[in-house]
Amino acid sequence: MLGFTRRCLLQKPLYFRRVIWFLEFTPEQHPIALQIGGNNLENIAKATQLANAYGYDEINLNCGCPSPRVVGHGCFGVRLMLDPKFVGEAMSVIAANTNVPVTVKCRIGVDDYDSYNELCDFIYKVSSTSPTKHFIIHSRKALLNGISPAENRSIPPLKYEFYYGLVRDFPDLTFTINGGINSVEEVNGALKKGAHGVMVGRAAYHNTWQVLRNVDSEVYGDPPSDLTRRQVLEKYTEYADSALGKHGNNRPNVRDLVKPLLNLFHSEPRNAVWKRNVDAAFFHCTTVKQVLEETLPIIPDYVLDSPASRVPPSRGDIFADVDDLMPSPYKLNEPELQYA
Ligand SMILES: Cc1cc2nc3c(=O)[nH]c(=O)nc-3n(C[C@H](O)[C@H](O)[C@H](O)COP(=O)(O)O)c2cc1C
Repeated sequence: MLGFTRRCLLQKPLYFRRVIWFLEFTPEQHPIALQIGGNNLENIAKATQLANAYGYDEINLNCGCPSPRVVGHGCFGVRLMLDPKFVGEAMSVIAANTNVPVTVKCRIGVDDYDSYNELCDFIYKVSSTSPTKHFIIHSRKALLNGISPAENRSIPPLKYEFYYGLVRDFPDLTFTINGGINSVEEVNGALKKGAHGVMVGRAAYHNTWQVLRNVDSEVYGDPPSDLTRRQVLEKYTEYADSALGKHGNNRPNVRDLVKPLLNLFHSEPRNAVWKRNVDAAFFHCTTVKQVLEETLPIIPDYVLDSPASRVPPSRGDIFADVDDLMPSPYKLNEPELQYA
């Protein structure tokens, strides 16, 4: 998963203290990538230098965010896809200031710049003018005007065939597929079809147990685990309470550390009441252990103690149409690169 910064918070010394806690992470979180957003090479360089002290495994540039708060501030987020020359420069600056791999996260297009060839031009230009060899592709385009960021994650259709076209047409590069992949079964489906890597976003957050429970065994080939949610929470509590306040400025606090748990009982009985109780517990509990001791009794034992989870009906093969829809192979015509 990616660690997201909120842009380059480096213009004013005032921000410095916030950045410190924001960039910290515990060793258990490796491998961890830091994402930078920005449109100013000097600040991008400073952000990268600042990140060096923290030991991230990868630095990523955000070329996919459609939020008006981001794209509204000039060429930033997904707007950068319209300026591959700048992205190449930015990636070179990042690479010059770090020793870890540098990657780009982007969409498959923006507004009317949405043909497969234009996507390939972007990838070609960035990869040939910078050390970028790995792209994470959110396989839908972004619409810059008129729809919200949330709608921009659902209204533009997913075009997985563009992703697989890139895998075919840029054999020297690495591509991670992203967008609408909701289960371990679908992760394995993407890999089987030739994806180099898979990023799961919302599903892992909203349906944590169902999606993540079997990742180690079903994706990475570890022996099957019969861990229950109670056992996971016991281990997590140890970790979380030892991490409390470690990064200065009282962060992470109890709320920061409990937040990733809030969807652990998604669609289980008493889930909504549990979440309300947790919210109330934040006001007086000073440890994660206290929050859980106080609130977990409402969750039925069979939910806490069963290793299994109800598996939702399969959506079928979400990549079934890819072969039929594959775009024509990219033909590089450098003098005619459409947005140089
Ligand atoms: C609340 C929220 C915040 C997000 N913030 C970022 C971000 O800062 N940078 C980024 O590259 N993508 C961000 N994304 C997009 C996700 O990384 C991902 O590309 C998108 O949700 C599609 O994948 P999914 O269908 O698996 O969720 C965000 C998504 C959500 C729901």
